[in-house]
Amino acid sequence: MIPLTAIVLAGGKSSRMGRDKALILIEGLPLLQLVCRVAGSCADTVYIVTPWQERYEHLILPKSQFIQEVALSVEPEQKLSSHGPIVGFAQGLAHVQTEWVLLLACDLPKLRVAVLQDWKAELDTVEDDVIAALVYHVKGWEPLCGFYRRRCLPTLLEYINQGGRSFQEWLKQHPVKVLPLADPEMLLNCNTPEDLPSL
Ligand SMILES: Nc1nc2c(ncn2[C@@H]2O[C@H](COP(=O)(O)OP(=O)(O)OP(=O)(O)O)[C@@H](O)[C@H]2O)c(=O)[nH]1
Ligand SMILES: [Mg+2]
Repeated sequence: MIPLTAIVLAGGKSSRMGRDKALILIEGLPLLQLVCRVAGSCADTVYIVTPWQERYEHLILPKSQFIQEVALSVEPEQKLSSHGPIVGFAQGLAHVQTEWVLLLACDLPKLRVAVLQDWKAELDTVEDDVIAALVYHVKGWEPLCGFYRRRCLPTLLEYINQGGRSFQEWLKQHPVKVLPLADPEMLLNCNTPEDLPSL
């Protein structure tokens, strides 16, 4: 198996949920802990990118390291928590040493290790010019549960420095491999209190 790093994003505002999604209990486990456990079954190292690591230091997070997210020079300090997942990803990616990285949101309670392992097994056959391998659906790419090549960092930074904040818009500019997904439930992400009872 190829060496892999995972990045878990835990710097969102959870404004629709009304409380920090990373700490919501799913079958007794804080969601961030659950996602990092899945990430750790596929990757050798897990980076948790967040501006508020003190909230999560008490969790059991094997193989994991925090990456302290910082404000961009173009943004005032108070905008730190709203600069969005693409900026958090870029700050995490700057630390990655492996060719491929698995990017995960922290609000994915239905992740399946077997599916991620199947996807991982395909990575060594991905064409050289491809920058990411992701699930595609009618609304576009699923950017927060899939794989990126480390060498996409320069184009990602260029896009961000020009003011871009949309994964969809950035991904449109590059070749991306489509990953198969038989059961879309795995990508269920919990955004509102109404998403919780179904879990
Ligand atoms: N590190 C980091 N992660 C982020 C940032 N914005 C969103 N995320 C993460 O990206 C993932 C998807 O985010 P959303 O589902 O939109 O969650 P959110 O932004 O916390 O929630 P809303 O405020 O309700 O939109 C979650 O894992 C968030 O924690 C950010 O600025 N930095
Ligand atoms: Mg979400």
